[in-house]
Amino acid sequence: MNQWANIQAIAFDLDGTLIDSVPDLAAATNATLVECHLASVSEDLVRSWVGNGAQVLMQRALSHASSMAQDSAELQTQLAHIMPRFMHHYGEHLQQHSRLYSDVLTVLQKLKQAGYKLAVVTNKPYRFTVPLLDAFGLDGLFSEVLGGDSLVKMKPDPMPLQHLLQQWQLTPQQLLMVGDSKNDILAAKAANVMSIGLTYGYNYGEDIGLSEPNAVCENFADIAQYLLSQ
Ligand SMILES: O=C(O)COP(=O)(O)O
Ligand SMILES: [Mg+2]
Repeated sequence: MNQWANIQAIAFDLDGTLIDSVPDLAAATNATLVECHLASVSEDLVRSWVGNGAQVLMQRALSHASSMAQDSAELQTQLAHIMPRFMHHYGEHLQQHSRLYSDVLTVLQKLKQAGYKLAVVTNKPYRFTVPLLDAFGLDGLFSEVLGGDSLVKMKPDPMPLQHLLQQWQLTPQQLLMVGDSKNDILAAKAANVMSIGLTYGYNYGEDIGLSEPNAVCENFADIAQYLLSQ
């Protein structure tokens, strides 16, 4: 039996899946580093640090720029000090250089029209997620939005997906996770739900196929072949 036919709800990752947000994340990272009298870093380097939320992004940036070990007490102290600055800078320029990937809006509209329940499950802090969805005209499409700080645990933990299953009274076979990172695929596998991996986003420079999602797509529009009758 075609397992795609069971799907009733879809959880979408945000950064690297719906929105290319690295340019603004890099700008906020660099504004914070420069304030600390540290050297700024390239956008490519920031892209390789995105995936585990804002705090881990800045932890990686600070460790790189200062040569302090990521888990050292000294780094943790400085991190606590600079996180509010990063949150400030990013909040000021959430979508100055960020953009929606091709076909995201139209495909999401078609999926919603076809009757799927849609959610965003991101590791980005919730306070940035909702304004970003608003700014790109995606706000009305999702019945649930979970940020990295909405629950006790974030992806790759299955908690956000299990929360959706409970909230929507669905079985794991009825939910699909779509994302660009191994954190999305690991969370899906841990929750026993199907997943699609996208190749164009951020995955620490690794091939998303290595995480073995149920399907790999090169463009967002390619997910439609599994979900919409053509
Ligand atoms: O903010 C991050 O580090 C990653 O966010 P994502 O889960 O939407 O990819
Ligand atoms: Mg992502």
